[in-house]
Amino acid sequence: MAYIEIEHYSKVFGSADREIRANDDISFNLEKGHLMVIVGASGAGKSTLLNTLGGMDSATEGKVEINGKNIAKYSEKQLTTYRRNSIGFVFQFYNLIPNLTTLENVELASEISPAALDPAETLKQVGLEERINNFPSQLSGGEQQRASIARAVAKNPELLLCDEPTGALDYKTGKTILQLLQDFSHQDGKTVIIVTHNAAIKAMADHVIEISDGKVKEDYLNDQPEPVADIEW
Ligand SMILES: Nc1ncnc2c1ncn2[C@@H]1O[C@H](COP(=O)(O)OP(=O)(O)OP(=O)(O)O)[C@@H](O)[C@H]1O
Repeated sequence: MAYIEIEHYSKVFGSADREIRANDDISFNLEKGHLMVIVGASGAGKSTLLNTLGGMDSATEGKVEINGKNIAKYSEKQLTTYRRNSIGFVFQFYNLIPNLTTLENVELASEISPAALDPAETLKQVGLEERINNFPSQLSGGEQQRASIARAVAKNPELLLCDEPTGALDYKTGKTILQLLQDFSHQDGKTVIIVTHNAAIKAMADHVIEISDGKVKEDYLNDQPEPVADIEW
């Protein structure tokens, strides 16, 4: 059994006379510990797919099985517990709380998770040990994204979901963030999904999905994912 098994999943917004099929009959599997990159143009349905996997949205049709449980059938209450215990989310614009320090931002997230890691230790792991008492506005964009990765990782989630995590960063800083995410998967054995419009980063993944118009157009495995440092775009 794969860690994620999605079969004939669709997400429809709007009403019958004006419906948008943001995700349309999607099926794929993802193995535990694999790093998946999902690529597609703007409006292809990437964020919708990530939001469904993260329990922030619910499926309209089909099966979305995570670790043997079909979250498409979950109640709001079950989805809240799932989000809290199983998911780490990294967003394009970091979403740190401005009046809390870096350490407090991470502590806040780790407090809601039963299996949390030590917040200060996790910040050290992402190279921010010198910045734990700074507020987000005192950090660079790359440092803020490191803090937001530490916040997601400190929950010790089974699944780390990243929506355009380098979208607001310059090329070099973006690469260090992608390397951190690749290490988290390949060294710590975590399952990671990165959504992006940047097709060049497909090379860093174990598993690639390309979506267009809400449908899966390509689904393949990379036998030898490339280290991020070796990828240019
Ligand atoms: N809550 C919503 N209500 C109505 N339509 C929505 C909603 N969320 C997404 N959509 C529509 O679903 C389609 C897919 O959107 P989605 O945000 O998933 O695409 P995307 O690939 O992530 O795009 P981008 O790269 O621009 O973020 C779009 O047509 C979008 O307008």
